[in-house]
Amino acid sequence: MATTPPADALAPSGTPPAPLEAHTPMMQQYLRIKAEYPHTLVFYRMGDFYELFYDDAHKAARLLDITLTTRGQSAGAPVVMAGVPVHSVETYLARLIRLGESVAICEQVGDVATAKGPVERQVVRIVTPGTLTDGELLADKADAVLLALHVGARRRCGLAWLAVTEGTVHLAECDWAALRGWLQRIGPSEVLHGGDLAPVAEAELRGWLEQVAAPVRPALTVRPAWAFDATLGQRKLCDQLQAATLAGWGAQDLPEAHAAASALLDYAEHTQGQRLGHVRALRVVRPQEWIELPATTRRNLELTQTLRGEPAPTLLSLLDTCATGMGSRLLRRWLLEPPRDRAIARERLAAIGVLREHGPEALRRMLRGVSDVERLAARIALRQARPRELAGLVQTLQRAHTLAEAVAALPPAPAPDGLLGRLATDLRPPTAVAELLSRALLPEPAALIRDGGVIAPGYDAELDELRAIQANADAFLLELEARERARTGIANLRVQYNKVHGFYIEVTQGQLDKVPDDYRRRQTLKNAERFITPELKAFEDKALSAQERALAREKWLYERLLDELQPHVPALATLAKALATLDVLAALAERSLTLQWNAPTFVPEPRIEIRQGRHPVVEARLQETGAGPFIPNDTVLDARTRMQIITGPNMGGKSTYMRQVALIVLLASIGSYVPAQSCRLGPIDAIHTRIGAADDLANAQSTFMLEMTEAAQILHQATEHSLVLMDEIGRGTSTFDGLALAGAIATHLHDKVRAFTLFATHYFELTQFPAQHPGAVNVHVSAVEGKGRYIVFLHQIEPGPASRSYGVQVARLAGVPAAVVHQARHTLAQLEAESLRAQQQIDLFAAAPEPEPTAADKHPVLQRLAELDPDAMSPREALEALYRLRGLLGPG
Ligand SMILES: Nc1ncnc2c1ncn2[C@@H]1O[C@H](COP(=O)(O)OP(=O)(O)OP(=O)(O)O)[C@@H](O)[C@H]1O
Repeated sequence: MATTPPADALAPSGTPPAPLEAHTPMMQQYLRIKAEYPHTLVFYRMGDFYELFYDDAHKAARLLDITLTTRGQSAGAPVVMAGVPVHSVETYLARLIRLGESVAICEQVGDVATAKGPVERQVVRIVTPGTLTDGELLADKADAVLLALHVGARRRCGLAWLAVTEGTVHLAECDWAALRGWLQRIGPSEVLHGGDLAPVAEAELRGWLEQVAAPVRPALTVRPAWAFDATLGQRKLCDQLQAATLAGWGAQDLPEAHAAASALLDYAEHTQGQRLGHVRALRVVRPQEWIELPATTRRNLELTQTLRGEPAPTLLSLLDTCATGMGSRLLRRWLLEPPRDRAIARERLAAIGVLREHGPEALRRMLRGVSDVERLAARIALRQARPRELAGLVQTLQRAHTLAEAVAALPPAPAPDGLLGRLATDLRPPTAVAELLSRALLPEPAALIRDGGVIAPGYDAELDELRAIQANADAFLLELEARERARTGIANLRVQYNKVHGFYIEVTQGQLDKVPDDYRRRQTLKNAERFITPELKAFEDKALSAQERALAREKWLYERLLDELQPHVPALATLAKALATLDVLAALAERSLTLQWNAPTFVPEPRIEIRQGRHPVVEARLQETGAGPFIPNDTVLDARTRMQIITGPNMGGKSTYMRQVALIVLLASIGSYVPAQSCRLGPIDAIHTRIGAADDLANAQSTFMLEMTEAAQILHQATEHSLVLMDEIGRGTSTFDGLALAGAIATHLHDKVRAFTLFATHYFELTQFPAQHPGAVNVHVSAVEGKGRYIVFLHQIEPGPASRSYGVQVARLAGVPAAVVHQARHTLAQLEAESLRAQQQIDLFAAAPEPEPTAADKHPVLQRLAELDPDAMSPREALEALYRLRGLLGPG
């Protein structure tokens, strides 16, 4: 039973400072409910409005620009309120959610007729940014993801996340330092953390979340520390999966993630007001499964957002011609999570090959208009599915059946265990569902069940009977009218109905003397009187009660229908996944045909070999603007040649070239065709980029500091299977500093990391690098000085270093005044002459002398100590190590 909160607990919501009993019964009820949701806006249902009171009203008036009013008095003060109409509540909710607010929806659940005092009300649902399920509130092409974060011992982070509309819980663990990358990758709409998170950590988390590219600005929600409980989390996950252990998912040894999962599931259930029956899948996300795409890479390659934060033009916007929202969401996931396992890419490529052969358009036409089964499955599980959504599902299920046939019929017949074969099986819809729905629902049901007009005739005998009474009413009334006219001799007597007075017989003034005795007066008008007879009264009772009972019956039947659909939710989820996958494959097939892309091949040895590669987005832009053709370029990197030093004029196409290599590698890895004549690709574990110099003002880092931080991350993380793009490193500091750093970084990448590296630079001195480093070669983007000393960019990558830098020419192109260009030319000539004279032979890339020995080098005990990793030791191992160290010092 709910306990009454003390009066002072109610004061913060802006109520007059008075004991609860001083309020009106209605406000007492409201305040009791509000006390349970102090940080959430409470939408309190009153008739056709949701009302907000006191502080909530002030806040909503400010955020939604709605009118603040007062009505009546409670506890001796006017009640401050603001309201939104029920029929347009979704719009207001969407705006609040975008602002990161949460809303508790409080409905009337008691019976108006029998209630003494205010009708009983309850919070039936809490709408928060991370737990949205309503199609009207969610962007079509992106999911709202709820993420729970638990920070355990030694700042080990447990992550658990899910899209409530999807039904898969994801688990991962990482160190605090890696958390930022995970947040970027997951893109949550709402993050839950424990109340025990240190304020400094919370501030850092907040900063990271501001940089996350998510559909809405991520909200941070604090949950009590005890809600993050590893044992409980494990049990909850087992419950959800209906399994005795998590071993089958390889998820048993992730205590921090289990703790996060306990808070995640608890909060998701709390907001939905029920268990999540549809959440039946678990995925442990291990970074080694994916090609690592750090946040900088996603940003620099403009995968899903442009550098300015817009959704187009990006690689995703170019690729996404999916016919359904499910497809678009899956494509985004594929792009951001390229698998390292080439078997997955090969399988997708083979499927795209077949679709190309056959022409994907027929399938794509069928996919258009398919409803969002993924979200619908979740909404059925959460019992939130609306009648029209279910009616739409009937057609979609028929469509799925046709699609399954069409996929199975693709020549050559798909192998049952191949991707298309599996899709053909999974696309076969659960037949019982279509049969049940078409039997139960009208083809075009009313929008809301409370209005009736949802259940089909013939589905339920009782409902049919109740409806028949209503339908027969018209005939009965006509017959009654004729009968009464004949009986009374009043020719213009009419039997009518209105909402306020119900049924009546209307007789005009002049005819009143003919009214029989059994007529009872109901209402007097200016020119007429309205009467009721015992027969009409009896009919009225029956008809009105039939209408009410029919509505109640329909509501009940609809609830039963949702019950009957529950066992089919997993099958619908499987169907949704198959529809989404087919949609993405068909879209990629269409893109490859339209944009003239080719299939890549994979090889086991280290290799990135691209013939006639193009940058897909720049090429599309050039085509759109009619700015001339895109010039394709070759790239060959292999075990022997791992690095290209790229020089050439500004605007020559260096950045475009480097990015195109990264995009082609990424596209191939997700199993897409690529914008190149051919591509042979070896194993790749990460794509790192250090491009451009955007000031990170939010983190108060200077351009140069940011540049070096990113470079440092790459030097630490890249391996010989990584692709590294370095654009203009060292630019942010003085020439000598910058040149020295660029040289040292190139040396480290070449000698130690041995990553595939594309190194664009303005430092002409670096063109000497390949002479001393056999794994590096010079290439340059070509340009020529045309007529009138204007520069012409050829955008062709050619072997060897650039002969000159053309900076002055580019400045001229950019409209720098002629006098300035003239003076620059003059100074340049002088500088070049001087530099030739004074050229010192500094060896930029010679290995540095051995660094001074550090303390750790000097004494064996210190050396051993330096080798220990306390984080990786058990207490016992630590103690043993301590004894060993003590032993090294000898006795005494
Ligand atoms: N291969 C190409 N074919 C056709 N046009 C190209 C090609 N590469 C680049 N361009 C055009 O040249 C423009 C400049 O390219 P990009 O930014 O790559 O030059 P850059 O050498 O990196 O210049 P900066 O050093 O100033 O950054 C692009 O926006 C594009 O319009």
